[in-house]
Amino acid sequence: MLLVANWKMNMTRAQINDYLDVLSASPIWPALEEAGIEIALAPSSVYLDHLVRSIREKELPIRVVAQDVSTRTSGAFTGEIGVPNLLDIGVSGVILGHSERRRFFGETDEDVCDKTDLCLRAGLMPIICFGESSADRKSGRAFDVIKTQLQPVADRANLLREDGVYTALFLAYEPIWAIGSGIVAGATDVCEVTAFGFDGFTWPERPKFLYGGSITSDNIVEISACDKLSGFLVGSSWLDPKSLLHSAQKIASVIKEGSLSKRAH
Ligand SMILES: O=C(CO)COP(=O)(O)O
Repeated sequence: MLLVANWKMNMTRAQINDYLDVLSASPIWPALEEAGIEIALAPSSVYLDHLVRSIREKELPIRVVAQDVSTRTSGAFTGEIGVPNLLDIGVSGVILGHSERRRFFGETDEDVCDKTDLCLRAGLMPIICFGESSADRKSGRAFDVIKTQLQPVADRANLLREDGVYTALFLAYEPIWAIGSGIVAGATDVCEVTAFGFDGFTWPERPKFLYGGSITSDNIVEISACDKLSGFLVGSSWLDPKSLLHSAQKIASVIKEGSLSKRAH
Protein backbone atom coordinates (compact mmCIF):
# COMPACT_ATOMS: atom_id res chain seq x y z
CA MET A 1 0.00 0.00 0.00
CA LEU A 2 1.20 3.49 -0.85
CA LEU A 3 -0.10 6.34 1.31
CA VAL A 4 0.56 9.77 -0.21
CA ALA A 5 -0.04 13.00 1.71
CA ASN A 6 -0.62 15.83 -0.76
CA TRP A 7 0.02 18.97 1.28
CA LYS A 8 -1.03 21.20 -1.63
CA MET A 9 -0.13 24.89 -0.96
CA ASN A 10 0.03 24.42 2.80
CA MET A 11 2.74 23.97 5.43
CA THR A 12 5.66 26.23 6.34
CA ARG A 13 9.22 25.08 6.93
CA ALA A 14 8.60 25.12 10.70
CA GLN A 15 5.41 23.08 10.31
CA ILE A 16 7.23 20.57 8.13
CA ASN A 17 9.91 20.20 10.80
CA ASP A 18 7.25 19.64 13.47
CA TYR A 19 5.47 17.12 11.21
CA LEU A 20 8.67 15.13 10.75
CA ASP A 21 9.38 15.24 14.48
CA VAL A 22 6.01 13.59 15.10
CA LEU A 23 6.65 10.93 12.43
CA SER A 24 10.12 10.25 13.66
CA ALA A 25 9.01 9.85 17.29
CA SER A 26 6.44 7.24 16.27
CA PRO A 27 7.15 3.55 16.94
CA ILE A 28 5.01 2.56 13.93
CA TRP A 29 7.72 2.04 11.28
CA PRO A 30 8.53 -1.67 11.74
CA ALA A 31 4.79 -2.47 11.64
CA LEU A 32 4.40 -0.48 8.42
CA GLU A 33 7.32 -2.26 6.84
CA GLU A 34 5.92 -5.62 7.85
CA ALA A 35 2.54 -4.70 6.36
CA GLY A 36 4.13 -3.44 3.12
CA ILE A 37 2.89 0.11 3.68
CA GLU A 38 4.95 2.93 2.22
CA ILE A 39 4.48 6.63 2.96
CA ALA A 40 5.11 9.51 0.57
CA LEU A 41 4.87 13.24 1.26
CA ALA A 42 4.15 15.83 -1.44
CA PRO A 43 5.13 19.32 -0.27
CA SER A 44 5.06 22.62 -2.11
CA SER A 45 8.03 22.66 -4.52
CA VAL A 46 10.03 25.19 -2.48
CA TYR A 47 10.30 22.65 0.34
CA LEU A 48 11.13 19.55 -1.73
CA ASP A 49 14.86 19.82 -1.14
CA HIS A 50 14.46 20.58 2.55
CA LEU A 51 12.11 17.63 2.96
CA VAL A 52 14.40 15.19 1.15
CA ARG A 53 17.35 16.27 3.33
CA SER A 54 15.38 16.19 6.59
CA ILE A 55 13.98 12.74 5.86
CA ARG A 56 17.50 11.48 5.14
CA GLU A 57 18.83 13.04 8.34
CA LYS A 58 16.09 11.40 10.38
CA GLU A 59 16.52 8.12 8.47
CA LEU A 60 12.79 7.87 7.84
CA PRO A 61 11.61 5.43 5.14
CA ILE A 62 9.54 8.06 3.35
CA ARG A 63 9.41 9.01 -0.32
CA VAL A 64 9.20 12.63 -1.43
CA VAL A 65 6.86 13.39 -4.30
CA ALA A 66 6.38 16.67 -6.22
CA GLN A 67 2.94 18.14 -6.91
CA ASP A 68 3.69 18.92 -10.57
CA VAL A 69 6.50 19.05 -13.13
CA SER A 70 7.14 20.87 -16.40
CA THR A 71 6.37 19.48 -19.85
CA ARG A 72 9.88 20.69 -20.78
CA THR A 73 13.16 19.17 -19.69
CA SER A 74 15.31 22.31 -19.44
CA GLY A 75 15.89 25.66 -21.11
CA ALA A 76 14.31 29.10 -21.26
CA PHE A 77 11.06 28.33 -19.41
CA THR A 78 10.92 30.84 -16.56
CA GLY A 79 9.31 29.53 -13.41
CA GLU A 80 9.26 25.89 -14.47
CA ILE A 81 10.73 22.88 -12.65
CA GLY A 82 11.91 20.01 -14.83
CA VAL A 83 12.14 16.27 -14.27
CA PRO A 84 15.98 16.46 -14.08
CA ASN A 85 15.68 19.09 -11.31
CA LEU A 86 13.45 16.78 -9.27
CA LEU A 87 15.72 13.79 -9.76
CA ASP A 88 18.76 15.89 -8.90
CA ILE A 89 17.48 16.60 -5.38
CA GLY A 90 16.22 13.08 -4.67
CA VAL A 91 12.51 13.36 -5.41
CA SER A 92 11.12 9.98 -6.44
CA GLY A 93 7.69 10.71 -7.88
CA VAL A 94 5.31 13.38 -9.09
CA ILE A 95 1.56 13.97 -8.97
CA LEU A 96 0.22 14.76 -12.45
CA GLY A 97 -3.13 16.04 -13.67
CA HIS A 98 -4.57 16.86 -10.26
CA SER A 99 -8.06 18.32 -10.77
CA GLU A 100 -6.90 21.57 -9.13
CA ARG A 101 -4.15 21.90 -11.74
CA ARG A 102 -6.56 21.01 -14.53
CA ARG A 103 -9.15 23.50 -13.28
CA PHE A 104 -7.07 26.47 -12.10
CA PHE A 105 -3.96 26.16 -14.28
CA GLY A 106 -5.33 24.67 -17.48
CA GLU A 107 -3.40 21.41 -17.38
CA THR A 108 -4.66 19.28 -20.28
CA ASP A 109 -4.71 15.54 -20.93
CA GLU A 110 -1.96 16.16 -23.48
CA ASP A 111 0.18 17.89 -20.81
CA VAL A 112 -0.40 14.93 -18.51
CA CYS A 113 0.78 12.56 -21.26
CA ASP A 114 3.88 14.64 -22.04
CA LYS A 115 4.78 14.86 -18.36
CA THR A 116 4.16 11.12 -17.91
CA ASP A 117 6.43 10.45 -20.87
CA LEU A 118 9.29 12.52 -19.40
CA CYS A 119 8.86 10.99 -15.95
CA LEU A 120 8.81 7.39 -17.14
CA ARG A 121 11.80 7.85 -19.44
CA ALA A 122 13.77 9.35 -16.51
CA GLY A 123 12.63 6.85 -13.86
CA LEU A 124 10.42 9.23 -11.86
CA MET A 125 7.20 7.62 -10.58
CA PRO A 126 4.10 9.37 -12.01
CA ILE A 127 0.89 9.46 -9.97
CA ILE A 128 -1.75 10.44 -12.50
CA CYS A 129 -4.99 11.87 -11.14
CA PHE A 130 -8.31 11.41 -12.89
CA GLY A 131 -11.97 11.64 -11.93
CA GLU A 132 -15.31 13.12 -12.82
CA SER A 133 -17.16 16.19 -11.55
CA SER A 134 -20.45 16.03 -9.74
CA ALA A 135 -22.25 17.21 -12.92
CA ASP A 136 -20.57 14.42 -14.91
CA ARG A 137 -21.72 11.85 -12.40
CA LYS A 138 -25.27 13.19 -12.20
CA SER A 139 -25.62 13.21 -15.98
CA GLY A 140 -24.30 9.64 -16.24
CA ARG A 141 -21.14 10.75 -18.07
CA ALA A 142 -18.63 9.78 -15.36
CA PHE A 143 -17.16 6.85 -17.28
CA ASP A 144 -16.99 8.84 -20.54
CA VAL A 145 -14.98 11.54 -18.77
CA ILE A 146 -12.70 8.98 -17.16
CA LYS A 147 -12.18 7.34 -20.56
CA THR A 148 -11.23 10.72 -22.06
CA GLN A 149 -8.65 11.16 -19.30
CA LEU A 150 -7.18 7.65 -19.23
CA GLN A 151 -7.20 6.65 -22.91
CA PRO A 152 -4.41 9.07 -23.94
CA VAL A 153 -2.34 7.92 -20.95
CA ALA A 154 -2.77 4.26 -21.94
CA ASP A 155 -1.92 5.09 -25.57
CA ARG A 156 1.22 6.95 -24.51
CA ALA A 157 2.24 4.14 -22.13
CA ASN A 158 1.94 1.67 -25.02
CA LEU A 159 4.13 3.85 -27.25
CA LEU A 160 6.68 4.13 -24.46
CA ARG A 161 6.73 0.37 -24.04
CA GLU A 162 7.56 0.05 -27.74
CA ASP A 163 10.60 2.23 -26.93
CA GLY A 164 11.55 -0.19 -24.16
CA VAL A 165 10.53 2.14 -21.31
CA TYR A 166 9.28 0.68 -18.02
CA THR A 167 5.70 1.88 -17.78
CA ALA A 168 4.54 1.24 -14.21
CA LEU A 169 1.92 3.87 -13.39
CA PHE A 170 -0.02 4.91 -10.35
CA LEU A 171 -3.49 6.14 -11.29
CA ALA A 172 -5.27 8.12 -8.58
CA TYR A 173 -9.04 8.17 -8.79
CA GLU A 174 -10.03 11.51 -7.30
CA PRO A 175 -13.66 12.33 -8.05
CA ILE A 176 -13.84 16.14 -8.00
CA TRP A 177 -17.00 16.10 -5.89
CA ALA A 178 -15.18 14.18 -3.15
CA ILE A 179 -12.11 16.44 -2.90
CA GLY A 180 -12.23 18.58 0.23
CA SER A 181 -16.02 18.15 0.42
CA GLY A 182 -16.32 15.69 3.29
CA ILE A 183 -18.22 13.40 0.91
CA VAL A 184 -16.21 10.25 0.36
CA ALA A 185 -16.91 7.89 -2.54
CA GLY A 186 -18.27 4.49 -1.53
CA ALA A 187 -16.02 1.42 -1.76
CA THR A 188 -18.37 0.01 -4.43
CA ASP A 189 -18.07 3.13 -6.60
CA VAL A 190 -14.30 3.14 -6.20
CA CYS A 191 -14.18 -0.53 -7.12
CA GLU A 192 -16.33 0.03 -10.18
CA VAL A 193 -14.06 2.81 -11.41
CA THR A 194 -10.83 0.91 -10.73
CA ALA A 195 -12.25 -2.17 -12.48
CA PHE A 196 -13.03 0.05 -15.47
CA GLY A 197 -9.51 1.49 -15.25
CA PHE A 198 -7.97 -2.00 -15.28
CA ASP A 199 -10.17 -3.61 -17.89
CA GLY A 200 -11.33 -0.72 -20.08
CA PHE A 201 -7.87 -0.07 -21.52
CA THR A 202 -4.88 -2.00 -22.77
CA TRP A 203 -1.99 -1.27 -20.40
CA PRO A 204 1.54 -2.39 -21.17
CA GLU A 205 2.13 -2.77 -17.42
CA ARG A 206 -0.68 -3.30 -14.92
CA PRO A 207 -1.29 0.13 -13.29
CA LYS A 208 -1.79 0.55 -9.54
CA PHE A 209 -4.82 2.48 -8.35
CA LEU A 210 -5.03 4.98 -5.52
CA TYR A 211 -8.13 6.73 -4.23
CA GLY A 212 -8.31 10.34 -3.04
CA GLY A 213 -11.17 12.55 -1.81
CA SER A 214 -12.18 13.26 1.80
CA ILE A 215 -10.27 10.31 3.24
CA THR A 216 -9.79 10.41 7.02
CA SER A 217 -8.62 7.88 9.57
CA ASP A 218 -12.33 7.21 10.21
CA ASN A 219 -13.24 6.07 6.69
CA ILE A 220 -9.97 4.75 5.26
CA VAL A 221 -10.51 1.13 6.26
CA GLU A 222 -14.02 1.10 4.79
CA ILE A 223 -12.78 2.30 1.38
CA SER A 224 -9.85 -0.09 1.43
CA ALA A 225 -12.43 -2.88 1.25
CA CYS A 226 -12.11 -2.28 -2.49
CA ASP A 227 -9.44 -4.90 -3.15
CA LYS A 228 -8.31 -3.24 -6.36
CA LEU A 229 -6.83 -0.31 -4.47
CA SER A 230 -3.10 -0.05 -3.84
CA GLY A 231 -3.23 3.06 -1.73
CA PHE A 232 -4.54 6.55 -1.03
CA LEU A 233 -3.80 10.15 -1.99
CA VAL A 234 -4.97 12.40 0.82
CA GLY A 235 -5.13 16.18 1.27
CA SER A 236 -6.63 17.94 4.30
CA SER A 237 -6.68 15.10 6.79
CA TRP A 238 -2.98 14.28 6.44
CA LEU A 239 -1.86 17.87 7.03
CA ASP A 240 -1.89 16.48 10.56
CA PRO A 241 0.85 13.88 11.04
CA LYS A 242 -1.16 12.17 13.78
CA SER A 243 -3.98 11.56 11.34
CA LEU A 244 -1.55 10.08 8.80
CA LEU A 245 -0.07 7.80 11.47
CA HIS A 246 -3.50 6.81 12.74
CA SER A 247 -4.68 5.96 9.20
CA ALA A 248 -1.50 4.00 8.46
CA GLN A 249 -1.79 2.13 11.71
CA LYS A 250 -5.41 1.17 10.97
CA ILE A 251 -4.51 -0.13 7.51
CA ALA A 252 -1.53 -2.04 8.98
CA SER A 253 -3.78 -3.68 11.58
CA VAL A 254 -6.29 -4.81 8.96
CA ILE A 255 -3.48 -6.21 6.80
CA LYS A 256 -2.06 -8.02 9.84
CA GLU A 257 -5.47 -9.52 10.67
CA GLY A 258 -5.45 -10.90 7.15
CA SER A 259 -8.62 -9.23 5.91
CA LEU A 260 -6.62 -7.06 3.54
CA SER A 261 -3.83 -8.25 1.32
CA LYS A 262 -0.54 -6.37 1.21
CA ARG A 263 -1.21 -5.26 -2.37
CA ALA A 264 2.46 -4.63 -2.82
CA HIS A 265 3.40 -1.88 -5.16
O1 LIG B 1 -7.05 16.30 -3.60
C1 LIG B 1 -6.80 15.43 -2.78
C2 LIG B 1 -5.50 14.75 -2.74
O2 LIG B 1 -4.75 15.00 -3.88
C3 LIG B 1 -7.80 15.04 -1.77
O3 LIG B 1 -8.01 16.13 -0.94
P1 LIG B 1 -8.85 15.92 0.42
O4 LIG B 1 -8.25 14.72 1.10
O5 LIG B 1 -8.65 17.20 1.16
O6 LIG B 1 -10.27 15.67 0.01
